[in-house]
Amino acid sequence: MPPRAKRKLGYNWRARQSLSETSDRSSKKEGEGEDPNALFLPPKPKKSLKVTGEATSKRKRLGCKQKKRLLKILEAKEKKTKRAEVLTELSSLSLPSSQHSFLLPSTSLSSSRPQAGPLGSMAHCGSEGSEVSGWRVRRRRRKRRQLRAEKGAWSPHKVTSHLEVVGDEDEEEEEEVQMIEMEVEEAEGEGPEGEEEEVEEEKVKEERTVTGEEANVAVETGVRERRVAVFVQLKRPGDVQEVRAQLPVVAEEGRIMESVSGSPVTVLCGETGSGKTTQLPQFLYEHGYTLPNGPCGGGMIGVTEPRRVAAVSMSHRVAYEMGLSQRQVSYQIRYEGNATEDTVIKFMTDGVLLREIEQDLLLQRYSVVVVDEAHERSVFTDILLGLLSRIIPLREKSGRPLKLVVMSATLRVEDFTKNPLLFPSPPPTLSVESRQFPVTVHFSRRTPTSYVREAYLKTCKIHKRLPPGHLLVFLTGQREVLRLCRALRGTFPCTQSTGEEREEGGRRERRRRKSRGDVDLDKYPLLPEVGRTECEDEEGEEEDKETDWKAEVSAHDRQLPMLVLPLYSLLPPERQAEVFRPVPEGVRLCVVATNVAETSITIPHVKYVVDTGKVKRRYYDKVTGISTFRVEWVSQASANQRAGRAGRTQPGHCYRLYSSAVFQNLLSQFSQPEICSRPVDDLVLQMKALGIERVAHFPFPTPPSPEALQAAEMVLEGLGALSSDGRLTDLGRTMSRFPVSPRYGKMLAVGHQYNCLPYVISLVAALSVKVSVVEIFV
Ligand SMILES: Nc1ncnc2c1ncn2[C@@H]1O[C@H](COP(=O)(O)OP(=O)(O)OP(=O)(O)O)[C@@H](O)[C@H]1O
Repeated sequence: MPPRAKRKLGYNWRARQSLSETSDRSSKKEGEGEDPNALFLPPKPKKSLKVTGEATSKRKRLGCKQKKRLLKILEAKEKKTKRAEVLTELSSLSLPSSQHSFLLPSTSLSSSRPQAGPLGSMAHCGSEGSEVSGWRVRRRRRKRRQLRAEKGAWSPHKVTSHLEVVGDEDEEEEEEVQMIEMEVEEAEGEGPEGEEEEVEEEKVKEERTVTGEEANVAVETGVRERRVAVFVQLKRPGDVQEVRAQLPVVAEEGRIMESVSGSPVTVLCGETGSGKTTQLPQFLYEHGYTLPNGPCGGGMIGVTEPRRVAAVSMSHRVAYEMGLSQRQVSYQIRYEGNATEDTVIKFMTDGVLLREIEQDLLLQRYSVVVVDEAHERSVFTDILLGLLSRIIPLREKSGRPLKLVVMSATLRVEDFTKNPLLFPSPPPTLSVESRQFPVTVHFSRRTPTSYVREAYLKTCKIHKRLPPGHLLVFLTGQREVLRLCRALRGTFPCTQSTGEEREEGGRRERRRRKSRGDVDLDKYPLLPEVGRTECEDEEGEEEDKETDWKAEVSAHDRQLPMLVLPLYSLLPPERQAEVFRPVPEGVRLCVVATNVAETSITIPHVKYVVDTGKVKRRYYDKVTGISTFRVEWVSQASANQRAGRAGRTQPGHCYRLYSSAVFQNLLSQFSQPEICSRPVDDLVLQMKALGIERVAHFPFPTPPSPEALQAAEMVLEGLGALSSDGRLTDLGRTMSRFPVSPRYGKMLAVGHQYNCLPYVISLVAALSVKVSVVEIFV
């Protein structure tokens, strides 16, 4: 064919030609003039498409659109009949009006009931832990998913567009009808026995999620097993219900518990007074974290506080709020505690938990550890967080996970959240911004040098002029506290009876004095009258005597009853507890405290706070190795914490005895972590005893300087606690068991060797406490 003619034949003429040839060949009978080199054999027609020649010629094929329309009509018809059937069935199953009261609006769920976590839906338990409801909701959701999965296998929507699936109302409707239909069928057939079966089935699934390898497989394949969340009912006192309902944290319960359930570590930031310390342990308890069939397989909820007074007072408050006994909500501080085998929530100081880690490395007795007031950055809190960051993955592997909640009153949590050494994947951070009651802050026009005197004058003024409400004054140390207490009592002698408790306290004290033996301590003044000013001069910031302080107080003012109580860390616990007891009607309570009252605690009815803005801090001289105490400005964060003590049970006022310029310019935003300003030899010894060989590699939230670590290792080597290659010696192990500094630890160990232990104990006791004589009768 000439090339021109070829072009005229049109596009792909060769292919079309061969097709016609092929069809010619196929029309020939078998064996009749077959081309042995046939390039193409027509495929055998599919079975499903095989139709008789007659039928094809008679039936008219439907178009695509017509088919669709026909299908729709059929579906609609089917739906209609189903709907009618279901409605009749449902009307026979409708809830009797007597049970309507059990229904709750969904809006009330966030505050009164826990919400479903991301890993599953919710079931409610009585206090015994038996599951009674929630099955219907779960079943319904599961069936919805089943239905979707089944449809997903064939649905053309799935291939074409996701939006189509989401937006198809008919589809949804149909699902709903089918679900209802299935439920009705099951309700007819199963009854309550069927419910139990469902719950059992889910329990098995729940167990499967936590068993080692399978859990890993589930994570790897992206399959998330469903868990039953458990809810334990509490009988709270009526007044507590009211207070709770107003706490900002309670409104966030669902969000907080979702995060705890979905992540091994959660950081919770909440303003002071938002309800973190009192409410979080309750949320965890209500969500079954202490139950063997709970999310972590049972165990205690441990809450650590940096201060003993906070641990004790919070355990009392939380027990009261939950309507449980002190056997169940207990505390443990150094040398003292009321924990029992029934304890489910334990408040303790962070040092106590560190000691427990020495005995039980994986903290098997706990299901959740809550580290409260992490912003204070006490050295024990930091070490604890470092250790917990290593314990959590080990517990995860063991099949009984441990949850950690880090609570902070400030938003400065980057040291925890953005520290890949500590937590390789950043933990979720939740913040509760609001507080319950407003606090008005008043700054002084000028900043006085004699802040104790100024605190005295301000307290007198408030007591004379301002409406009822208790007072809390912040000073730096025990001696200052006692001094101001004396001055205030001299000015406002509390003539009224201060309650049976105080009388009982006095009786107890007298009995105790009697039982001490023949020596009448009353004959010996506790502080020599002459030497008193000398002692006070040691504090370095006050030179005038309290008798020189002149407050303008009339004879009438002196009649105003005021009960003045001290609060500092060395005060015996029963004396500390006095500040939380109710005072008689018409008496104003004035608590003079050190910074132990700065965080966590709530002294009921405190309306006024007087803040001197000062704190006593320990300073460590890296060159000489000597620690000294200095009175300094607090940080802005601490000042805000102090102010927060006024707005706990009512709106309050905070009087700062310094100007706003001082606040802005001289106060640092946050306090320095304690680990950066103290010797770390005792810490290094404890860590070596825990088996941490390379302390420099430990995941500290803020690591101490390499020089401080080096100096500590040198001291320990010199004491014989470490060998030259940095390993713990037998002597070092013995020393680490004593809760005193390594030097005193060695004294005790050697004293035992040389048979003079009783003398050495007296010496160490006298050297290791800051104040060896406690002034009781203030
Ligand atoms: N002993 C108590 N008596 C009366 N009310 C209390 C007591 N303890 C706590 N509350 C109430 O519970 C509220 C929340 O206290 P909680 O200690 O849980 O707050 P928080 O957020 O932990 O504050 P902070 O960061 O200061 O510790 C208080 O504001 C107060 O209304």
